[in-house]
Amino acid sequence: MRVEIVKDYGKLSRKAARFVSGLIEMNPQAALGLPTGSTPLGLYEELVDIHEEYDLDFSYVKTFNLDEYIGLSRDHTRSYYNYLQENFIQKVNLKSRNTYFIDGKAPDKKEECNKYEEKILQVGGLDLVILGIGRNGHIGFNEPAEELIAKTHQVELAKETIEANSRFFESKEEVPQGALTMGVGTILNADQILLIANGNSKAAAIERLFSGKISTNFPASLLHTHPAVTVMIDQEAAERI
Ligand SMILES: N[C@@H]1[C@@H](O)[C@H](O)[C@@H](COP(=O)(O)O)O[C@@H]1O
Repeated sequence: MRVEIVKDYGKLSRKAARFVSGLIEMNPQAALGLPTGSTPLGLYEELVDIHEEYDLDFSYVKTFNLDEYIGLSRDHTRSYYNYLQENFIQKVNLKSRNTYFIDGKAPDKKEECNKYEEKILQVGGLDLVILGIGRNGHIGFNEPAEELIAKTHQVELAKETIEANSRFFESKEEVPQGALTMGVGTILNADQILLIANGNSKAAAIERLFSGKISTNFPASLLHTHPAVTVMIDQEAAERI
């Protein structure tokens, strides 16, 4: 696991964007796993800038959302489909046929999850998964548990995740209780992983990640088993390591 500590959120977003754009220049057909949340907003903005200023070409890039809330339709303002469309996909020249989403409203969730895994296999697997980290160590929506499920699956959200994500909704009651998420196995199958984190609210999680101990009760710790993980954090997130 390689760690890069930068001064602040702006630098983190720019450095992460250079990492991603470098990968796309080397492999214009790269398949990316993409996160949501506050952390990657700066990264998406920077990628849009690189696209506009330096013509970074996304027309052959494929994207896969890491996760989606159960029960939110695509046009719901808080769906991750909508998040990614608004913050990234519609602002660059990604082709809609190359952008893949898990449908949180699919009637048969198991079938939807299996289909998603198949699509990832069909494109030849993910070249890069970009991750944020939950304060409880979740990645995607893989919440701390005695056992984790390897492939894309349905999860119940942890109380602290509902709490943390309630800032995006009118009230805590409106936050969906469940989600569909790529599994840790799906994530670990990617060729490369880039985890980004900023701010002191993530310092404890980053401290635990760098303790080096691996536990399903702290899902991000499984990243230690992957040979090509880069962790980019700002000074505030790094203050306990
Ligand atoms: N499912 C997402 C994760 O993919 C994200 O990394 C995490 C942290 O979010 P934030 O960046 O807003 O702190 O929580 C969300 O619930």
